[in-house]
Amino acid sequence: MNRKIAIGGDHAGFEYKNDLIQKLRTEGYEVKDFGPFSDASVDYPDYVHPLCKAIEQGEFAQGILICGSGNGVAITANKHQGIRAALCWNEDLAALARQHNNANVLALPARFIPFDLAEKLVSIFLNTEFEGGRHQNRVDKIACR
Ligand SMILES: O=C(CO)[C@H](O)[C@H](O)[C@H](O)COP(=O)(O)O
Repeated sequence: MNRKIAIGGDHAGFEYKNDLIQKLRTEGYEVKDFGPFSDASVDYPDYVHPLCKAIEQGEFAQGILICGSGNGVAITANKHQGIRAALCWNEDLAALARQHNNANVLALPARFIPFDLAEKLVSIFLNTEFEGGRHQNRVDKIACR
């Protein structure tokens, strides 16, 4: 299992991002921080696009994006053909994002969930397999040319 993870977001997710990086590295993941590198106000697309391009190029298996609501980073990430970004705020959603949608990016709403839940969602997301089968037919139809 590829344990190379890309993580990024914006200023609203800065604190959660840093704490998640520490935890993931402790667990043995290779983590690249796409920024931002301070809590100064930034524009999330500036950080989301490079992360998504790196995933599309196969440098990372999965990504984690964190902003205030999770919407901004998810909307931006899903502009990329090779990205299936799922905004999740509970454990069932994080599991289903992998099981049914084969999501490769987890979007987290830092201003709406506590950090311990964010940690749990990341763990579920990284350790849940795609179910394939009927879901594969649907995932294959997502990309529109
Ligand atoms: O895109 C967003 C809103 O859906 C993100 O949550 C951003 O983090 C948020 O817009 C940032 O807001 P701020 O007032 O500029 O901190």
